Amino acid sequence: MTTSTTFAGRPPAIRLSGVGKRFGGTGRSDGVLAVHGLDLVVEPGEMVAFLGPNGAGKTTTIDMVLGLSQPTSGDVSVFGMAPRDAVSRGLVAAVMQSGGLLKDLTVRETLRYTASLFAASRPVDEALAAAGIGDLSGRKVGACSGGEQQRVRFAMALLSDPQLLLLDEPTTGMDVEGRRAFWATIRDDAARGRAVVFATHYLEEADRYADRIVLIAHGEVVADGTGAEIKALASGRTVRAVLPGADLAALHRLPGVERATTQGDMIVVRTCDSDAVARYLLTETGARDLEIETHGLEEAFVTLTSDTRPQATSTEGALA
Ligand SMILES: Nc1ncnc2c1ncn2[C@@H]1O[C@H](COP(=O)(O)OP(=O)(O)OP(=O)(O)O)[C@@H](O)[C@H]1O
Repeated sequence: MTTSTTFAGRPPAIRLSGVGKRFGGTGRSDGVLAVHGLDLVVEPGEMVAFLGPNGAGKTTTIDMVLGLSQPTSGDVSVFGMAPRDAVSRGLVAAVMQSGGLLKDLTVRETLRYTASLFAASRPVDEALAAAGIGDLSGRKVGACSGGEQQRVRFAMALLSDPQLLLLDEPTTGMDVEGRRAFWATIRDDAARGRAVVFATHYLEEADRYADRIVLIAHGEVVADGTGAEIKALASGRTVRAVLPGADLAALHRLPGVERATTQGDMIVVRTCDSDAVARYLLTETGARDLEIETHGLEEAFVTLTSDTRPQATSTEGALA
């Protein structure tokens, strides 16, 4: 088990080293490789978004950090210990997408019951207030809306005053005001030293609230950096032009070119220096019908998480 310390003498909140998870795979099929070769360190006080499309491996990773499932390869440690030890010490809590609620209990009864499971717990009223549902305490959980039930799960997670909070699609079902209040509470907690990791599909939510975005696709980290760094990836452009028999090697040698491919007589060049590509095409080749397309955040997400994505990127070398 990894016990190294990297942050003010404390072990990281999460350390994943070469983590892989395969479901099934005995007998005739290989099963599903949900996560592979995942390396990740989350420090205390960091607020990190796991961003990725459906099936990327976000929930699988969170489950392993919670000790709910075991990696098939590699090592997971939480505050320098096995995940289950960290959970049983009340260091970790989670808000998952569904389940975990008994519909016939009131919100307060739910919180009281959960609190009784911990050796030490925050006062129920404090957790209810922090989750913004103090006025719902007498309501049956089954009568709460989807967004309100998410806040009940959030209040439950706050009871043990965890040092690491894992949130899987936490704002599903919440309205705009609910989301804003929820994230304001979470940010306050992170500022006081709690590590927060949340899984989301929403680039905007990750960008607005996380200090760092870990972009996951096909069970791998494809980019890891601040929102600004991820956005810088989105600032590239695609240049298209008709150029039969194009010299792709020459295009690849131009400054800023990340990828150059052909589609029939058309060349498609992804670049962060579209001027250089346009200049080359118009002055040194017979290219025609040139078009330059600017990428948005969504484009970067789609590009980085698609099957034909470029090489994995990391903050080392500023997402080079
Ligand atoms: N118990 C399981 N048995 C078999 N395959 C599984 C199991 N759990 C997850 N998978 C598969 O592993 C892959 C990763 O799933 P995971 O739920 O971690 O993705 P996710 O990023 O959380 O997706 P979503 O955003 O849809 O919640 C998917 O292909 C999924 O079908």
